[in-house]
Amino acid sequence: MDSLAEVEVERTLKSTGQGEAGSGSVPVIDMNAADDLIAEGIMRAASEVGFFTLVNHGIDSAEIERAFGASMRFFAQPKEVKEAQAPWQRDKNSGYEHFAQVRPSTGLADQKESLQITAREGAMASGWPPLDGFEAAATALLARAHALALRVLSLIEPLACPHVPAGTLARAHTMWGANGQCTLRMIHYPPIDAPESVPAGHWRAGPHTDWCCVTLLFQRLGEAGLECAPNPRAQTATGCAAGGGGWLRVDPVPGGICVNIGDMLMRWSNQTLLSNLHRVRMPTADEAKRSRYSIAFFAQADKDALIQSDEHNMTAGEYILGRIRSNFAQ
Ligand SMILES: O=C(O)CCC(=O)C(=O)O
Ligand SMILES: [Fe+2]
Repeated sequence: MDSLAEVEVERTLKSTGQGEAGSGSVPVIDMNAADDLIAEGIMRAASEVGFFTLVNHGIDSAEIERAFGASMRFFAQPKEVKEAQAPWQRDKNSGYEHFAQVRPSTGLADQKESLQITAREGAMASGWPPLDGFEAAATALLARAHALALRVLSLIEPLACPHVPAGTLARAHTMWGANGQCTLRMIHYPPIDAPESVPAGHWRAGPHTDWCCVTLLFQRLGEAGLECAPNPRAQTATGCAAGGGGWLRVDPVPGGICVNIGDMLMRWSNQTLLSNLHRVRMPTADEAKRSRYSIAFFAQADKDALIQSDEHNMTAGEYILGRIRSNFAQ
């Protein structure tokens, strides 16, 4: 497996991924509705847009704010301190990275710093920032995000993956075990002093798809910038404007959590669900004066979980290795 098709999609974006976003928004799903209605709404959004926003999801806003507070305190420290507190460990997929994540779509590093927390046994042994309440806030949000991701996966499993036994997707995502691959990534997009001096082609996050099954993205009101790609499958009948041909804004919604489908679940669902390209645009002159913070929870199946699809079966561990190799192949 030298190169995966998913990576080729990102590479070809160099020339096509630069369009402006329109004014539409992604579907909002109310988790207070009956389960069959929620499942139907998620299925439609996940197969046509690949992105949706959950409201009434049950995660306390204070818990989310606590994690953002921890993230802000961590990133406010000097770079050397952050590197010393949480050194990047490639083998563990954990730690601090500063303007280091190069996207195949751009060949350039994202304009961000991030702290990756991997929920696998031993992955954080040397990497928790020693800040008051940091670990507690991060692990609490991890646990809540994991539970919500499992609920989403379980609701859509019979519709999206009718070929797997009930409960397969939930069982495939364990936390803190030897094979766990779920991660929480705290992200900081720093202010930019002279936005006009940043060469063209740079993004806060270059166009990409996520590798996992589902991503839960926590955003803060007033800190926009996330956009998802125009989608050939979208119908205007869904009430979202993704059919209009332009990139779609995925702005923060009060009390909402953004969810998107990743590549693993697209495979697992035999391409029924769409892992859509997305990016974080560079800030406007006014936005550039301020930081943007986000926290992503990537529900990524365990290394030994078998992703069964018509194309071919592989474990999630093999899949991730394939993505890493493909990503770095020139
Ligand atoms: O920060 C964001 O809004 C999106 C980040 C993202 O897409 C990612 O880290 O995969
Ligand atoms: Fe992403």
